[in-house]
Amino acid sequence: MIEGTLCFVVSDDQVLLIEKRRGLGEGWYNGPGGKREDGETLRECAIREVREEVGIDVDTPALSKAGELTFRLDGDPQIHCHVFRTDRFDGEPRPSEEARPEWFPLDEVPYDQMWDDDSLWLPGVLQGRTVEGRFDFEGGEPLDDADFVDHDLAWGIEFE
Ligand SMILES: COc1nc(N)nc2c1ncn2[C@H]1C[C@H](O)[C@@H](COP(=O)(O)OP(=O)(O)OP(=O)(O)O)O1
Repeated sequence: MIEGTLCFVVSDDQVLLIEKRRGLGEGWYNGPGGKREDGETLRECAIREVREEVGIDVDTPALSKAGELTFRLDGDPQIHCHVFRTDRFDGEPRPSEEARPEWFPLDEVPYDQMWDDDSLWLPGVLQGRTVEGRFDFEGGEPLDDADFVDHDLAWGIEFE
């Protein structure tokens, strides 16, 4: 199964999201993130993806694990996604070929323009909670055209 990361930067009661410009979830908002490369830790993956996509540095002690999410399509695990959160970063967000960064007030996150699962777990993560979740989609490839049908969530997970 593919391992991936998402990183949510929270600052001044706002969260930094990206509008995805290509690939999986194109046109939707998400946290910056992507697939882990060979030899990379998950933390290194999150730091690299944020740097590549929006040009800021989140390599600080404040970067912490907030979740583990498994996305399944027609019963088959597709992506195991490790969610990170931080309230510290260096630099100024800038757009890239893959992503357009945008700050949103925490009470105005555009869940209607995000993956269907996000409204179930992201509010808790933005409040500082930790989560483990499984999300089931059905309808065949691609994942972003499939229907979200079921989920299971557990809160208060202790990650190392
Ligand atoms: C199915 O529900 C999902 N919800 C959310 N919030 N995020 C998801 C979902 N499925 C996938 N993702 C995220 C998590 C992964 O980290 C990224 C993968 O995106 P992508 O395939 O674009 O990864 P990259 O490595 O950036 O791709 P390139 O090969 O184009 O660089 O999607």
